[in-house]
Amino acid sequence: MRHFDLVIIGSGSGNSILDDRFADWNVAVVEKGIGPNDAYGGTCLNVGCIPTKMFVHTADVAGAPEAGAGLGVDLERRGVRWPEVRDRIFGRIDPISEGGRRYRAEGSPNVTLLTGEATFTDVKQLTVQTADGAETITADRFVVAAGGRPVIPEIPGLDQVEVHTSDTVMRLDELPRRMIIVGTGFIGAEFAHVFSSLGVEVTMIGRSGKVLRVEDADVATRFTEIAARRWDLRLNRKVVSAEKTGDAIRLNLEGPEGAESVEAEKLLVAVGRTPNADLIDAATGGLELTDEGKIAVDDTQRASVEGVWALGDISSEHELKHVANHETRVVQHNLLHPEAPISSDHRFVPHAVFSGPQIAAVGLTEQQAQQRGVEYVTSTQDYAGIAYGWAMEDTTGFAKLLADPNTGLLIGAHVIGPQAPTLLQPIIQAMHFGLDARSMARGQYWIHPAMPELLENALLNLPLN
Ligand SMILES: Cc1cc2nc3c(=O)[nH]c(=O)nc-3n(C[C@H](O)[C@H](O)[C@H](O)COP(=O)(O)OP(=O)(O)OC[C@H]3O[C@@H](n4cnc5c(N)ncnc54)[C@H](O)[C@@H]3O)c2cc1C
Ligand SMILES: NC(=O)c1ccc[n+]([C@@H]2O[C@H](COP(=O)([O-])OP(=O)(O)OC[C@H]3O[C@@H](n4cnc5c(N)ncnc54)[C@H](O)[C@@H]3O)[C@@H](O)[C@H]2O)c1
Repeated sequence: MRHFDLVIIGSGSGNSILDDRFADWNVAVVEKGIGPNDAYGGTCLNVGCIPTKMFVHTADVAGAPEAGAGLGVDLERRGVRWPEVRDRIFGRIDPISEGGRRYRAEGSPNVTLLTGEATFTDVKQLTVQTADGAETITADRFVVAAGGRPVIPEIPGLDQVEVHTSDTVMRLDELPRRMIIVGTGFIGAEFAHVFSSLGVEVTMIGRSGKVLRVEDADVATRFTEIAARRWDLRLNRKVVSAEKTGDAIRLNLEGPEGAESVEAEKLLVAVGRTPNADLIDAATGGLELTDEGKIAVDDTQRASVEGVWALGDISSEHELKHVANHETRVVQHNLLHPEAPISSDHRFVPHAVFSGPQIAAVGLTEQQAQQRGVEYVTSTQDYAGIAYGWAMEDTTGFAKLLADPNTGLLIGAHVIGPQAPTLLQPIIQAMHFGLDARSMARGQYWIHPAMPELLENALLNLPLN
């Protein structure tokens, strides 16, 4: 039985743990392959953040005729060459993934790459189903970075129709005329924007009364209003069954007005992701799980077995790449300096939804502030009220800030509108470094007439004591 100093399960964020400081460690990396082509390098690179944002940018460009019309510029979208868009994007990503795999397999002398699904068969003992058969290995230390996978809900008939998830939908052979998207979270909102901008008729189905309902209620309400104008939006609906009808897929729904059905050539299911703790049989490895089925870790990312750490989607409540990256750096340090471990900082975790419009947020929503009994004041600034917003003729975007009325410290920020993720970054910085709203607003220049004036005004308008 081969024994290693360190075994890393998962080649997403886990792949970036190893650097020169591990050169004299005997390491194994285990990866089963992700997505339709069993790729190396995890979700973000192959089936997540990176390709989706490459499609989102393309979709934003495809939306220029609509944006231009409001400015008095007549543009024409003569067509979308989907195979070319798709192949451009994956023509860039697939070689990076393959290069990463080759580097681990052939270019890292102290690293053994084991390709296959890994399962704990005992505490600190792993069995990997490789193409050459099963191999059982042990190690002094394990890093579990095995991520998660899309959930497919239990709906009668769904197993009889072709179901796409975010893993497969970006590699469609051709654009369908119509697409049904089940789910109104991050993935639903981003792909609805992508496919509708590229000319697909999108029907979006949600269980609740709002799209992106975890956002601050003002933001979710505004986004839902816009979504209803862009897509055939069916909210407060339960999907009762699925069936095939000729070339199409029909979903039978139950809604406020009773039974109804929707049809499309393609179906995308985006109802959340589940951690891969079951795939690796974490319980047999002695690893405690949270109520959500994630691997339980302390603030230094240590799991319940000594010498085992976990990071990213398999253990974090935040399924975001910047969080997985942060936790990777913490685990990396703690592997190298076990005598002086550091903790992850999850105080101000931002997120963004790259849809149309874009959304970005950090800290508490107003509803969370109320539930927690936190004292707060708010200020909302429309894009329509700043000079660059006039330039864009924006009528729907805004920034909303929440601050402590006594200290002026920011406790939440929510932006919906053009470039929201970029605009939010200085607020994240202020929260991390304890900069109060007045100092932030008046202690620096704000470029005029640039979009960050949105934040300058929102900061100045906070009714602080
Ligand atoms: C469509 C989509 C868009 C996204 N967009 C964004 C975004 O814009 N911004 C953002 O911050 N986040 C985004 N995310 C989330 C982000 O991709 C994840 O949070 C991040 O990639 C998680 O990294 P990880 O290292 O924890 O897991 P992963 O990158 O998923 O790595 C886990 C690896 O472990 C492997 N594995 C699993 N089980 C086993 C096993 N038993 N044996 C061997 N190998 C195994 C998997 O094949 C995988 O390669 C997006 C996610 C999706 C799905
Ligand atoms: N821009 C980004 O950072 C980005 C982009 C995509 C994904 N992600 C990450 O990936 C995660 C997964 O994305 P997601 O959109 O699949 O999940 P999500 O949790 O964002 O949204 C899932 C939605 O599906 C609904 N739902 C759950 N079960 C359902 C059912 N049976 N029928 C109908 N609706 C149901 C939920 O109520 C929710 O609204 C996100 O939470 C996020 O952390 C991030």
